[in-house]
Amino acid sequence: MSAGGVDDGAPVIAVHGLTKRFGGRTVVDAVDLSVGRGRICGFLGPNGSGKTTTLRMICGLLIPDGGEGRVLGFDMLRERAAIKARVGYMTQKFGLFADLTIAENLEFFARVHGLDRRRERVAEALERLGLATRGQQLAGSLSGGWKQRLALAACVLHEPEILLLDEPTAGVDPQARREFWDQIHALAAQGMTVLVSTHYMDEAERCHEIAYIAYGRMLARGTIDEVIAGSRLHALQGEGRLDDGRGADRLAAEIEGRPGVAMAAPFGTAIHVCGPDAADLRAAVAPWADRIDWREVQPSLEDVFIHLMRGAQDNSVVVSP
Ligand SMILES: Nc1ncnc2c1ncn2[C@@H]1O[C@H](COP(=O)(O)OP(=O)(O)OP(=O)(O)O)[C@@H](O)[C@H]1O
Repeated sequence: MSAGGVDDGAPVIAVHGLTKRFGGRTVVDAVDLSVGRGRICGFLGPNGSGKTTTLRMICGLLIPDGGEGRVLGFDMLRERAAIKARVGYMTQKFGLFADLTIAENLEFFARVHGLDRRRERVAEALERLGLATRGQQLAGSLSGGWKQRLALAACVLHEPEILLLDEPTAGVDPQARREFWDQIHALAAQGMTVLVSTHYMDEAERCHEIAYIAYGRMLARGTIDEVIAGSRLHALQGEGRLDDGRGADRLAAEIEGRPGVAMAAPFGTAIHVCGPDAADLRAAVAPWADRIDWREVQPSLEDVFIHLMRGAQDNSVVVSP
C-alpha cells in the first residue's frame, strides 16, 4: 500500500534496520520493530539506550540515518507529515501551562492541532478525565498524577491512531500510575496502538508485548513469557536460616561470585539466584543446602533485563591495542 492505511492484521508500526547517529556515535543501531493495532508495546532499557530517539524517528520528528519502515502505512522517510498528524506523542517533560486552567490547556492543544468543535472536544475530554467540574482550576495546582492524566488527554485530543509515551509516569505514585495505565488500556481497547517507554517492571508486565533495547541494539522482543523463555535463564529462591551473622545481602554477594551464577540478590529475607544452567545453579548453592531451602522459580523480567544489560555491556567494551 503506497499512501497510508494498513491492511487488516498488518502491523501499524513496521520498521526495519532503524539507525541513528549523533556526531559519529551510533545511538540506535539497526532496530526492527513491529506492533499490531490496539497493542500496547513496552519499550525498556537502560538510560541513554536510544528509546527516546527511536520514538522520535517513529513519529516523524527525527530523520533516521538508516533503515526504513511504515507507520500506519505511510513511508517513514517520505511521508513524515502524514505520520505526525496521526500520532500522539507525550514527551518526557510534556509541557502543560501551569498558569492556564485545565480547560485552557486543552483548548490550546485543540488549536495547535487545528481541530474543529473545540469546545465540545474539550468538554468531552474533561468528562472522560473526571475533571468536568474542575475545568477552571489552574493546571499548576494539580498533583503529579493528575498532571500526567491531563497531558495524556491533551495528546489524544486529535484522536491519533498511535500513541507514543516516553516515561509517562516517572515519579508518579503507584495509585496514580495504576489509574494512568487503566486509561492506556481503555484507549488500546478502542484500537489505539501504544508504544510506551518505562523503567518500571510492573508497567512492563501490563504491556501486551515488550521490546528491550540496550546501547542502541534491540536485544529482546515478544510477550513477557516469550522474553523470559528466550533468555534461557533458570532461577532459584532460597529461604531459611540466613541470620547466623551473614544476612541475605552478604550471602548473595558470596553466591554471586560462584561459577554458574549470573546474579544473586536479596529479596527481603530470601535470596534470589539465577544463571544459564539449572544444574550449575544447583551446584553453586549446594554449600548452603543444609540450612536454606532452594526452590525453582520462574526468572523475573527484572532478572532477564539485568542479564541482558550486563551481556550488552560486556560486548560494548572496546579494548584498545
Ligand atoms: N540530539 C542529540 N544530539 C546528540 N546526542 C543525542 C541527542 N539526542 C540523544 N542523544 C544521545 O543519544 C543517546 C540515546 O539517547 P535517548 O534519549 O534516545 O536514550 P533513552 O533510552 O531514551 O534514555 P533515558 O531512558 O535516559 O530516557 C544518549 O547517549 C544521548 O545522550
